[in-house]
Amino acid sequence: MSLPKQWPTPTRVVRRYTTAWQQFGPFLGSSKSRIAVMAGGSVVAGLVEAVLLALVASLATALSQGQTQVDALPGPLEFEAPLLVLCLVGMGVAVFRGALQVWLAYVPASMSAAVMANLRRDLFERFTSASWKIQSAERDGHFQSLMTTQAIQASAAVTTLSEGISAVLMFFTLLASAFLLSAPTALILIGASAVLFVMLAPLARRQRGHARALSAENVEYAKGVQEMVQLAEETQVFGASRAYREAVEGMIQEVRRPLLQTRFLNRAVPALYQSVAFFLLLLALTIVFLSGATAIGELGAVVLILIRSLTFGQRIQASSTRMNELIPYMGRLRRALDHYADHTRQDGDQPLSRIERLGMSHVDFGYDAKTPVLHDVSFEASRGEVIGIVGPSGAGKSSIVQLLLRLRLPTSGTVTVNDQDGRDFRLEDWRHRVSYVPQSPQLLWGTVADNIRFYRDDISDADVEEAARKASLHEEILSWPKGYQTVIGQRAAAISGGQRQRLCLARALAGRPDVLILDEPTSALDVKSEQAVQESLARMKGEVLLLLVAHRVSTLSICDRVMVMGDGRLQGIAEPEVLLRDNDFFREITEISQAGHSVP
Ligand SMILES: Nc1ncnc2c1ncn2[C@@H]1O[C@H](COP(=O)(O)OP(=O)(O)OP(=O)(O)O)[C@@H](O)[C@H]1O
Repeated sequence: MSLPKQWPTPTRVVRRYTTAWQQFGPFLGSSKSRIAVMAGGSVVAGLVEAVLLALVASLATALSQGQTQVDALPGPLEFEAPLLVLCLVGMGVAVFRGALQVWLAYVPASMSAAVMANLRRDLFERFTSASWKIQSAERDGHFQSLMTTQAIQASAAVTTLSEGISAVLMFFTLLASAFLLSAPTALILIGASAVLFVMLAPLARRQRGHARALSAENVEYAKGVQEMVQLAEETQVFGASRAYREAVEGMIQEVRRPLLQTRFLNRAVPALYQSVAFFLLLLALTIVFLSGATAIGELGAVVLILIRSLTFGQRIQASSTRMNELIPYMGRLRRALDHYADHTRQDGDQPLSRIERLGMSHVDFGYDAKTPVLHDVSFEASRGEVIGIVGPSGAGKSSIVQLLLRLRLPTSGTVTVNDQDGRDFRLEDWRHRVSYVPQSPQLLWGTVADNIRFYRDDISDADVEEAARKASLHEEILSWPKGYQTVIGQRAAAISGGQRQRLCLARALAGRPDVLILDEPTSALDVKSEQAVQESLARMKGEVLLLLVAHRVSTLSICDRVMVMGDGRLQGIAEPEVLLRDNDFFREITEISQAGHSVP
């Protein structure tokens, strides 16, 4: 007959700790050996504890009977010594115990801190090495939640696990000591502990369920909060509608329920444990008394050991409970780590020192297997050229840009560089040689110089300034309160849309790329700034390969050739004059533009 699922048989308890251990293993690194040392320390601490308790019991018995010679340590280890000597020995053992306990408290704390640091480093590295497909599919707030709340919980699990192991070892050491003193009492102790574990098992199971729900809801909540921050402007403008408030209230409630249940059980289980433990202790004493083990010294030592053992039993119970609460967080982290690791960016091994030609050869592409987005796209452009990319909304212009940036890979065909498959080259070199200005550039919270340099330490102050000049921003920066040291940010201390776009153009130019890709570079600019940027871009003609995704025909004025995209296919690539004659879409947008409208 098999036991119900919720019953904590020793095998199940061991399995739970083994699962926890497997989840941690990869994060622990060098801490593993410290756990082994800590386990040894716990056994010593258990022995010290038993000796101390037996000494206290012997001394108390001797004092109550007015003896100056004491029968120290009852049972087979009994020996006789003067009372004062034993008091001094007892004090020495107490000091040693204190030092051991402090050390036993320090080891898990330091392991937990190390695990948190390792975990965050690992998460960050795996996330940043994951493909853009995976990164861009991540919902706002999810990764933030992994790096903050979830990592804190997982590192707390290390402390809990260490405390659990320590408590188990001390419990069994005390149990062994109790065996030495009185075998029947030790058996009663084992029986009482087993009863306690079994009685509280269903509660522990419930706790695990609530903890899993809490972990999941916390992630959802973090994602929701992130979205709220991003939508703050829209909420101000549109007003926070009733439905919006209800959605937020719903999110708060979803976390409140499992939090209440988890917190309640966290407090209720230890309290229940204590009451049941006292009941069982009194029952055990009654049995000891009835069994005739009435030698006062022996009984005193056994009672003390019983009480102390049950304290450790309670610690085992508490750490097991807490472990139930924390395991879901570790599972989630493990899955996220594996997910990022399974989708690492593909990298080449050849160095790429200069790009002379860039293009595509029979490229098909789709964001998922079912929906093709690009069909058989082929073209080639050379360094020094300016190529415009136009086409109606959804035609595939940005998809082409993502492939050229190697953020995504073609389903079939190749992105070619210097007539070779682009995948052969090292991504790091690619990132240096190909630069990009997105349509909605993002700013760091930092100085103007930091924003242009963008973590590339090899870019000097002179390069930063030169890039700002090329982007027609230098004079404006000098007029700001602290020039290049002025602090700017995405929202607070924000700069205008046009300044932001030119700052990001400077960021792209600062690395001296061979290829510069711009997604509608002048969309946020006033007429004067647009002209300044156009002039900057025109000056680059002949130096770099410029690829401009353009919604405005005016942007195309500096282009040598223009690619017209339609429905995921390349409709034509030629000089503007030729397209004006041969391509309906290009002719149409030029006519609309000449009539004073922008490109659809
Ligand atoms: N991340 C994505 N996941 C799934 N489909 C996408 C994704 N991004 C774009 N698409 C789809 O791919 C097709 C081409 O989109 P793309 O953004 O390349 O067009 P576009 O020409 O740049 O459009 P626009 O001028 O509006 O920016 C569209 O049908 C679009 O819905």
